[in-house]
Amino acid sequence: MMAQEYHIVTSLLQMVPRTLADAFLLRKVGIATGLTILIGHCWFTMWLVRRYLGPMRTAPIAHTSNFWISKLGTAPPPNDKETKDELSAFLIQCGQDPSQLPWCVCWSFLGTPLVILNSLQSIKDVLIDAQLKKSRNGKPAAQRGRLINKIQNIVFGGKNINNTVGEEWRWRRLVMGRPFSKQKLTTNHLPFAIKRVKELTSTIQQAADTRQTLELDDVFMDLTMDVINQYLYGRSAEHELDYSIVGGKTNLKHEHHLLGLGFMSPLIWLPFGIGQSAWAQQAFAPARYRIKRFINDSIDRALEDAKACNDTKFHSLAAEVASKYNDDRVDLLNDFLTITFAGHDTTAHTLAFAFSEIARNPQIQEKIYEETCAVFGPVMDDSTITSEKLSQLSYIRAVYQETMRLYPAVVFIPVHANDNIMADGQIISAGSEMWCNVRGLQMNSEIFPEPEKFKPERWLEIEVGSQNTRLHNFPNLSFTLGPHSCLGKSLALLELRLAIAHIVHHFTCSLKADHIIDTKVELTTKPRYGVPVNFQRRCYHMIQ
Ligand code: HEM
Repeated sequence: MMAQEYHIVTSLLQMVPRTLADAFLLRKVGIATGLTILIGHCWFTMWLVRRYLGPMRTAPIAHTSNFWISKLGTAPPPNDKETKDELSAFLIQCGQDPSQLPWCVCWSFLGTPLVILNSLQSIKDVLIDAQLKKSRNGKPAAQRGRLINKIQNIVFGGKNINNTVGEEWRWRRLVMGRPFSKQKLTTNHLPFAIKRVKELTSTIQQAADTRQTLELDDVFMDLTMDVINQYLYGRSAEHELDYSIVGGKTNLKHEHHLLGLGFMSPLIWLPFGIGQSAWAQQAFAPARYRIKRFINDSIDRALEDAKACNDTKFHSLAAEVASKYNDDRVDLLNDFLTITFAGHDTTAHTLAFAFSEIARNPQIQEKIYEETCAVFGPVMDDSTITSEKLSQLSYIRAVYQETMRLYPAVVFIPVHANDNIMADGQIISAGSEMWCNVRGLQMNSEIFPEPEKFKPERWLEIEVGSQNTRLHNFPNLSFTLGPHSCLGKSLALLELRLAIAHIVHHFTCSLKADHIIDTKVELTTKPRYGVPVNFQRRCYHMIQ
């Protein structure tokens, strides 16, 4: 540290106690004022020590004029007047700038430094090594972001698989991990997923015949909500679950949207428990109440179904796991709420973004069509769709991987340092909040030349000599790495493969003329102006 900085810090540290002591002696301030000043001073001292004397004092500063990021160290809340995705712009700027490597810092006023991890090595060190390593107090050296955990607790109304750590998380993950494995999903769920995607194809056929433009983000939200509900409860249709509790079937996604806005509400940040009061939660608590009532009722139905069948077949996730929760309904409800919340809009937005690119690129549509014909034959019916065949769709895999690179559903992964952490050769102090900069790294032109262009070829293997290899060995960060990686990855991939293959096999499509595709981050990345698409039937194809 430079001598001048050191001098300023030490003089500031000494100045307040002296002034305060003088003020006390002269009886100029009362006890309450004195204590407030003292607490403020302790906090400020800690901030100064971390900033100018700690191991991160020389780290590059992350520059942004955005008040929420730079001063409060948090993502900006949604703002309908905003016309630009400021959070993504900030992350991309950090991820592209070599002077911000391997990570940079926002010294927010809240007292906790916000570290933006911009290198793949630093992200791996934190997400994999530090989340697995135990710190001195027995906790993992790094764990899911503290702030997001607190907020999740308030919004979801309790602990769940997404906001617990250590043993409280481990048993949930063990219980849920198996039914969400690729193998179990294929046997338990593939037939329903195929049936539901076929229904969607019929909706598209109607729109194509009547020359109606479809808003795909909306259409895919209905698809993913049905798919997840069917897996959780063994039922999803209107007459099989009591959707009237949430104001009708299509309103369920709206209720989830209202609940999601809770994450962005400044009121829940208020201290002294005010943030947890009914008043602070008034905007989203009614939605949470209705969704939980719906889940509770649906679990009852699922358990009744399984009991009536009296066999050991898989009937629903609810029936499969309820006993493992020791019949604790509160825990089960919270986990089902989280799974539905985490699983439906991420997948729906990814599908919508994939189609925004497919619709703009007729060559990509042709390549997908050729691949589906080669794998399934010219007529794609239920009997031809198997898990093995879906895994052979390497071009479709490249399309969704490129979609998740350019439009990651989760733009950064929030992690908290419980201990000092070595990330890419440099120390991050205990107590820091970290953002693994998925968005910035995936737009880095050193790794992905012409990063703003949609090029599925980046993810295809090419022949070099006698071996097949890829141009880069960048992992798929979209589902995150390490022990807390996405529980629903296999389900999401199943939906992505099926929907892209089935729709493009039967239709050609084009984006509505002059429509702009842009991103907006409201917890997850969504298409700011939607994805309106026109479909035309391919010749010879009628839906089977
Ligand atoms: C394209 C679709 C999806 C994407 C991009 C995605 C992405 C992610 C990411 C980035 C995380 C880590 C979040 C964090 O640590 O802050 C995560 C966690 C999680 N996801 Fe997904 N997800 C998707 C679909 C799903 C689906 C379909 C489900 C459930 C059916 C699901 C359930 C979960 C759960 C429960 C966690 C917490 C895991 C844990 O902490 O053990 N996700 N997902």
